[in-house]
Amino acid sequence: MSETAIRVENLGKKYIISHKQGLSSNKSLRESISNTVKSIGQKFLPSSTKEINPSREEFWALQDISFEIKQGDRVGVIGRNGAGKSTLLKILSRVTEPTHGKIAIRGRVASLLEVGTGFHQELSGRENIYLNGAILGMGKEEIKRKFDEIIAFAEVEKFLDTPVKRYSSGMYVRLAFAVAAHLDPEVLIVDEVLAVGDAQFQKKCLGKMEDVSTKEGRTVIFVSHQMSAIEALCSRAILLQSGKVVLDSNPQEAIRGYLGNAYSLTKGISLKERTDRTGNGKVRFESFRIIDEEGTEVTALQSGKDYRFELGYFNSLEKRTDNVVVSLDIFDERNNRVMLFRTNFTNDNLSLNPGFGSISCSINKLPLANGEYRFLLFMSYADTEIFDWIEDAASARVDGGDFFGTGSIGLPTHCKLLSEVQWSNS
Ligand SMILES: Nc1ncnc2c1ncn2[C@@H]1O[C@H](COP(=O)(O)OP(=O)(O)OP(=O)(O)O)[C@@H](O)[C@H]1O
Repeated sequence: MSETAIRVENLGKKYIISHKQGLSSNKSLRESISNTVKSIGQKFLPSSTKEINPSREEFWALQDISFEIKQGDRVGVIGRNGAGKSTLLKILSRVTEPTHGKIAIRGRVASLLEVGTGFHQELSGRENIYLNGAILGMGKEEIKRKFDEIIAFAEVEKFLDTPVKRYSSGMYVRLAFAVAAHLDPEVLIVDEVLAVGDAQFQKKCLGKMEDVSTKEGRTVIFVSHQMSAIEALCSRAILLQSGKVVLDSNPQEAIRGYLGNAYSLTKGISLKERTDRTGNGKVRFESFRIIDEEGTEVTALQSGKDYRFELGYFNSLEKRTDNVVVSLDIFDERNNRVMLFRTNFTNDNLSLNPGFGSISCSINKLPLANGEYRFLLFMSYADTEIFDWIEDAASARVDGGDFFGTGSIGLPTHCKLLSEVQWSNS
């Protein structure tokens, strides 16, 4: 049986937020911004939830966290923004102290936390490699032996003698990852930062983390919002929610839990009961479900996977109704209609039996980029009589798929539709 590498017992981390502070030197900009947002939020809370001393507020970023990690495990830590993932990694990396609880770690820990931590800005890439090796307790000869591997992996040969403050964020992360992964730590901790690198480098890092664990028996802890990376790399995943562990299981189950509440019928009521709809109601939508490749109803979607949208209906006409046009429209966060499926585009108009039934709309390789989407359902007789029309029938999040098979999520802030093309030059 493999040995315990990390034991965490009843860990808690409390932050004290003082509301009238400026940007203090020992705080990151991100932390300061998040505190400001929190303090603004507090102003709108009922007075009973406010602290007696308004300039000082306690906030538990982590509470009652206990788990054990075996040597060689690859553990993903997932959760929404602010769930406490980075705080947990910082405590495990001894960058910050827990408020209470215990942690025991067997062996050396190398971590790659937020960009900007771990390296000395004024020193060159070369000097930082030696400095980090020394911090990990390695001798000069040992570091020398690893040196070539590190620079080859990071692909920064030309900039070895340049201070790292001049590096682009991509170069910085490449070097920081290479240093952390090659200096033979017993525990390798990697926070999100891979998102900065390009898809090819991300893939290389995932491969390296897998090797470090499977070939060298080292323990890897990895935070990512990219569910495909968690699924590909990890043997186990911990789902954090508001500073607490809500699931600690295999990656698939934890991902399902994470994506779990991301899809809902808008307004929280079934379609059957919705009154904000248009049409004569002779045929009405009664339900909406999304079914995945395995036939399971899912609550969120991943780019690149196959899905079936299942629209339950009730046909109050007493006879079979031919020439029914059905459409399913998908809107993004900015209310742009990004996709529109309609039966008469493809001469697929339907014939619906009287009574209850269901209509399926299947799509292979979902081409939507990460984001929140809303669905509109429409049904008419030919183009003449609207049966039913519900805007905002449901909403769903697309998160963590791998449409291109490269790990790249595209640029969801710029473009919502993913498409494969063939590139060449002559
Ligand atoms: N130094 C700090 N002072 C006060 N609050 C903090 C500090 N650092 C983090 N927090 C708060 O603790 C909570 C957890 O933050 P943390 O960065 O660990 O979350 P996360 O899950 O890593 O989020 P993200 O996915 O956005 O990186 C957040 O509400 C954050 O604002």
